[in-house]
Formats: sequence, structure tokens, C-alpha cells
Amino acid sequence: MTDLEQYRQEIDAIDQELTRLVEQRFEVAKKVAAYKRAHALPVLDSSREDAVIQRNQERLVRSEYETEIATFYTGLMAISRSIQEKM
Ligand SMILES: C=C(O[C@@H]1C=C(C(=O)O)C=C[C@H]1O)C(=O)O
Repeated sequence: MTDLEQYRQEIDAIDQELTRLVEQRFEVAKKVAAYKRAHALPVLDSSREDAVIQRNQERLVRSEYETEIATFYTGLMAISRSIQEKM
């Protein structure tokens, strides 16, 4: 196996885990949406989103990825909100 094939195999294994976790996150977001609907709360909670981004930036082993992790969570939470809004 070439180094390239080996690296792609590593990425595929990470993606498998990521997809499982992201799907799990979406399912919990739907429960949050049901709660918010029952309590007449808006889908968007900007202060919560800011806190999620900050906490995950702090979790990084390498702070060089702070901007990228913020971009990642911003996109993930936008998708999460779109799932909640479709309900
Ligand atoms: C899931 C929620 O709804 C929205 C989506 C969020 C997320 O995906 O983490 C966070 C805040 C909200 O804008 C929530 O309020 O917790």
C-alpha cells in the first residue's frame, strides 16, 4: 500500500466515526427543537453557539486550528438549525 492509500484509509476511518457522531448530534438537535417548540423558544441561540465554538477551540491540542474549528462548528450548527427549522 502506498503512503497515499494509507492516509486515505485513515481519513475514511475518521469519517466513519465523524458521520456516526454527526448523525447522533442531529438527532439530539431534533429533541432540542421539540423542546423549544413546546416552550415557544426560537431555534437560534447565538450565545449558546458562541459558547460551543469557544469551548471547542479550547479543546484543541493545536491552537493553530482555532479559525478552522470555528468555521467547522459555525457550519455544523447552521445545518443543525436547518434540521430544526424543517421540523
Ligand atoms: C441545538 C440547539 O439549537 C441551535 C443549534 C445549536 C447547535 O447545533 O449546537 C446551538 C444553538 C442553537 O442556535 C440549541 O439551542 O442547543
